[in-house]
Amino acid sequence: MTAAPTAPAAATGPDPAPDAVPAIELRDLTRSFPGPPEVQALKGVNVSVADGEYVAITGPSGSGKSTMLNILGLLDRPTVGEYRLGGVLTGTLTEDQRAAVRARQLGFVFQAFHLMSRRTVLENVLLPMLYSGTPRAQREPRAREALQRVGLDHRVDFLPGTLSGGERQRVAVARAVATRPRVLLADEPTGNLDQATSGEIMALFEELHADGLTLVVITHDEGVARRASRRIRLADGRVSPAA
Ligand SMILES: Nc1ncnc2c1ncn2[C@@H]1O[C@H](COP(=O)(O)OP(=O)(O)OP(=O)(O)O)[C@@H](O)[C@H]1O
Repeated sequence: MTAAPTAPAAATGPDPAPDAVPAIELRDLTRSFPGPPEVQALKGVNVSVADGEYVAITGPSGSGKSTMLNILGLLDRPTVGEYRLGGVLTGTLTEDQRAAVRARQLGFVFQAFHLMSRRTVLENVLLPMLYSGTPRAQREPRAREALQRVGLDHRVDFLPGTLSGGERQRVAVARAVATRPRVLLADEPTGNLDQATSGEIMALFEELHADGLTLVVITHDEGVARRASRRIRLADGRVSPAA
């Protein structure tokens, strides 16, 4: 892993914060599943994540974490309320527009890696760039750069099945960042990893954060949550005040 943290961009005005557009903004967001019985998985949630923030979402089983991540990932829509991504209201976008925004602005890392087993490491990292609008000539250099970034440039021609769990997750991180997303969404990224390997993934997230990427990580793991710069606690579909 080659850490190349850069300082956040210097402020250009005396007080840029009030005008800064948040990376993510949820306003009075509710998600109900009709049932019966109807379940309100999220109940009037308000959340703002600044550009470049590293946020952990925690909460007990059933508190609404996956529901929130599905909405943040444009994989689901709220029943009521607004979700703005980079200031853009997502509720009015068509499905095609949402798919385009997802491919260009969001990167995903999952607990179970979700790599394509018959494709090489390099091919796995190349694939999302087909959909993200990355110019053809830039795809392979960017994929190789991302793999170098996660310390796997010596594994580009391997199949995922020949890699360790930690290496697979590093491929998944490379795949997620190769498209240069605005926000990285991770769902229990260390759930299938031992403690030492989890630490490697967390160190990688910290490097990406230092480079200015916005990260939102769902986790059950206290150790992982502590590494984020802010924690959002969900309880029964609501954001609970910080302890
Ligand atoms: N498609 C669905 N239909 C009906 N109810 C649902 C659906 N998806 C989620 N729920 C309900 O919404 C609530 C929140 O679920 P969610 O999966 O978001 O919780 P979670 O915090 O991610 O839980 P876990 O940590 O166990 O993954 C739960 O009561 C769940 O049963």
